[in-house]
Formats: sequence, structure tokens, C-alpha cells
Amino acid sequence: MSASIDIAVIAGDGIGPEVTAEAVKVLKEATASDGVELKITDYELGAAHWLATGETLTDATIDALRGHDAILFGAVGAAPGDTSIPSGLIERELLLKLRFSLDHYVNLRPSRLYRGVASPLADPGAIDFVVVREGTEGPYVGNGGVLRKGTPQEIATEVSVNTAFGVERVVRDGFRRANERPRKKLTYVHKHNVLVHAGHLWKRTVEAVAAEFPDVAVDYLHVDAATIFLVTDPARFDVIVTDNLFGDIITDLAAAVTGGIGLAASGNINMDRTAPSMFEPVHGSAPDIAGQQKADPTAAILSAALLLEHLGHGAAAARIEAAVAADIAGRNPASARPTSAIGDAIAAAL
Ligand SMILES: NC(=O)c1ccc[n+]([C@@H]2O[C@H](COP(=O)([O-])OP(=O)(O)OC[C@H]3O[C@@H](n4cnc5c(N)ncnc54)[C@H](O)[C@@H]3O)[C@@H](O)[C@H]2O)c1
Ligand SMILES: CC(C)[C@H](C(=O)O)[C@@H](O)C(=O)O
Ligand SMILES: [Mg+2]
Repeated sequence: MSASIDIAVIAGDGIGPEVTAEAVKVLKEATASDGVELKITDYELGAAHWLATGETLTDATIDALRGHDAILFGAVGAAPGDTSIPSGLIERELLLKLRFSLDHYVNLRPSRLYRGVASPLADPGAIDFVVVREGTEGPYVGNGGVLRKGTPQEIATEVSVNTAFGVERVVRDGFRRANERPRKKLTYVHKHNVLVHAGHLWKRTVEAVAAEFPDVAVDYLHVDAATIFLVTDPARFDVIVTDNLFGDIITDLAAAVTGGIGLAASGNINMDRTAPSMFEPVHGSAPDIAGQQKADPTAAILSAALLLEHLGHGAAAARIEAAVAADIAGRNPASARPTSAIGDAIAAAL
């Protein structure tokens, strides 16, 4: 823990700037009351920036980002039907490039059902689990291509890459986290009944690493069955470890059963601390509600708490989480507050 924190802020597109402003507001309040100096540097990046400049993410910008303690990220991307920017360009060339370049191999996505949240589930039980999603491999790496494009014989491939090194380090991280939690349970999620090459590497890796953690109970679910239990019995989960794509899908589902995507926080973490980690809400730029102060900034604020925790300011992070929990418990579903009013209330509670 240090007395100053130097953060890069990439607010991005759509609701990104709206929710990030509230997260920064809360960060300022939380650090000031601990006497910690907070330095913020804004980086203009995203779809709007690409449209204005043609630039996605230069090597010089990555180098500059490496100089900060951590990155707070809002959201990027255009509306799915927007043709002014090629689909996937910003997601791949900015967001994924950051995760890969800065070696964010643990994509940490906690799911908790806060008191006062209306879950769509009939009997949700006490939901409190964390998904450890692999962040640098899988079908995300861009390994593939198109043959005979535009013809009836077109063939498109998107090959999932899983290395022993990459799988082992994220699986070990999942076991470590499970070992530190009271329930000490790890569920690994894959599809090794069909994806036998990658799936069996994951299976063998989990079995090998499990020997180092005799106190952790290990469970396995095929990803399709995992989606059943996330809805019918989410209380069964403690730590879930899974690959990049399965983790993307199940964490939106996890958000939906714990009060919605507006509450779901995440960290893209470089556990070896060879580069800054990056904290962001699970949600995207939500073009359908952008610019209207309708977005819930809670996910961004909880992501800022994860950032503080990662930098060793656990007490400040816990205070933010408590302020968020109190705010959520007092929400009136019949009268939605503007984005900035939610940030003001949480900052004031600190
Ligand atoms: N990390 C990121 O930057 C990130 C993540 C996901 C999607 N995206 C991009 O965002 C764009 C939109 O994607 P999408 O529509 O599939 O997903 P999305 O998460 O942006 O939106 C899905 C739905 O959730 C709602 N929503 C999202 N955040 C909310 C919040 N804070 N408060 C209240 N409602 C919220 C939206 O209004 C929308 O109805 C795309 O360009 C996509 O690629 C970016
Ligand atoms: C926008 C996209 C690249 C990203 C992902 O798939 O990881 C998003 O959906 C997320 O969950 O952070
Ligand atoms: Mg996603």
C-alpha cells in the first residue's frame, strides 16, 4: 500500500463516460478520507476516438499506460447495428489488445446477491461466488481466418488456443482463491465431452493442481449444465474457473440473476504485476441508453473498489462496498435515480 495512486482512466463510448465519472467521484472520496493522493490521467480511446482519428491503440499509448498503477476502464463499442465502424474492430484492437498486451490472465468477476435486490429467481438463496475467467487465450486470440470469402463455399475458422502455461496459471489462481474462501469449493466449467483437445488439457490441469490444494473440493460441470445451475441453484457455486469464452457468457448470466448487468464488476488482473491491471464493469457501452443518465454506475463503482483492493487499499475498498450495499438496500424500484445521483449518494455515504 502506498500513499499515492496513479490511475489511467479510459472512459470510452456510450455510457462509459457516464458511469466512469461516478466511479472516479467515489474513488476520490474514498482515497481522500485515507489521506491517499490520487492522480488521474484520462485517455481518449474507443469507437468515437477511432471515428475522429482513425486510431485504435498505438504502441506509444500502451507504453504510457504501463507507467500507471492501474487502469479504470468504462466501456467501448458502437451499437450492434452501427455500420460506421467495422464490427469487432474496437473490441479486438483496443479492449482485447489491452488485456493481451498487459497479460491480464485472470479476468475476475464476482457475483453477489445484495440485500434488497430483486432477483428474477424464485428462490435464489445466498449467492456469493466469483468467476475466474481466463483472459488471454481461448477463441479470443484471433487464430483463424476465412477461405473463399463471400462464396457459397466460404469456410470461416476461429481456433481456440489453450496452452499448458496459460491454463495452469489461471487454474492455480482459481484454487488459491477457493482455498482462501470459507467454503473452499472450486467448480471448473468446460465442455470436455465435445471439445476433447482443449477440454482434456483443462481436465488434466485441474486434476494436477488439485493435488496441491487438498482442502479444496473440486466439482466439474459442462458449460451447458452450468447455465442450468446458475439459474436453478446459484448458491452451489463458490469459485468457478473457466475459459475465456465460456466465462464471458456465464458472467452475463450471473449478472442477470444477481440484480442485473448494472451491478456486475470485474478486474482484468495481471497477477504477476508485470503490468498494470485494468478494472471495468462487465457491461458494454449500452448505446440504447447512452447520454440519458439512465445507466446504473454501480458496476463501475464496484470495479473501482476491486482496483483499490488490488493496489493494497483493502479498507477503502471495503468501505465502498459497504456504501454500495447500503445504497442498494435502500433503492426504490419505482423511482429510478439518474446515474450521477447514484454516484453522489454512494460518495456521500463514504
Ligand atoms: N467491456 C466493454 O467495453 C464491453 C463489454 C460488452 C460489450 N461491449 C460493446 O458494447 C456495445 C453494446 O453491446 P451490448 O448491447 O451487447 O451489451 P451492453 O452490456 O452494452 O448492453 C446490454 C443491455 O444491458 C443494458 N445495460 C448495460 N449496462 C447497463 C447499466 N450500467 N445500467 C443499466 N443498463 C445497462 C443495456 O442498456 C442493454 O439493454 C457493443 O459494441 C459491444 O461490443 C463492450
Ligand atoms: C466486448 C468484448 C470483447 C468483451 C469480452 O467478450 O470479453 C465483453 O463482452 C466483456 O465481457 O468484457
Ligand atoms: Mg461480455
